[in-house]
Amino acid sequence: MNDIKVAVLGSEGVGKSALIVRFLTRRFIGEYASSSECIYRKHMSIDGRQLHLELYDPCSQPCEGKSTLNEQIHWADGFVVVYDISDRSSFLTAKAIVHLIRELHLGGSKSRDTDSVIFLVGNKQDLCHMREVDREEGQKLASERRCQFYELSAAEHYQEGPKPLGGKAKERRRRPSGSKSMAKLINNVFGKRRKSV
Ligand SMILES: Nc1nc2c(ncn2[C@@H]2O[C@H](COP(=O)(O)OP(=O)(O)OP(=O)(O)O)[C@@H](O)[C@H]2O)c(=O)[nH]1
Repeated sequence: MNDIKVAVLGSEGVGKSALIVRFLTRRFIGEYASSSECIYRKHMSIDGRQLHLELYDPCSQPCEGKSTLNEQIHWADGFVVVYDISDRSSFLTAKAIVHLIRELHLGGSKSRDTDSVIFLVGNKQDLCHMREVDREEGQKLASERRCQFYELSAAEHYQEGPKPLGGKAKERRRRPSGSKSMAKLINNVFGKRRKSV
């Protein structure tokens, strides 16, 4: 069975927990209280392959024994870096995180022959009337840093499906099979409209 470790990173309140909970429960839960960092585990079968997914949701609040961002980045095989399209500062944080991931995973102890998979996610697309980050900016960052890019909404009623952007260069590159599964897995997670309740 393939083990896949995914860290969901980003500023406080961008919707990391909402996205994870939606994936795990297929529901949007508006006020999901998390006061400590968590690892969620899930077994999945994709195209007949069994995957053991570990999803890491850091707590944005300082708490005892909290791991550092560097430790979180070293732990993970892949990343979902989330910002809120209605909050520019969260985009700047996402940018810094993506830069750091690329830096640490190139020069770090993990020997890698290819890039780690990073999904850059502009969440809260339902708040586009309050948009502070253009879709093009997200797309540009994604293409500069070799990420897959999505704008989406963890909130329930938003109807437009996410559009993968800037993925052409990525499609040409080869990834190790675990990362490939993860990409597929996360596509499965974030790439489909989910029914709300
Ligand atoms: N409108 C809208 N609100 C959202 C969306 N996703 C999350 N929220 C709301 O944003 C707030 C923060 O969501 P969380 O999932 O707790 O965000 P987080 O990034 O996990 O926050 P921390 O755990 O504090 O880092 C909550 O009130 C959610 O209901 C979305 O797609 N659209």
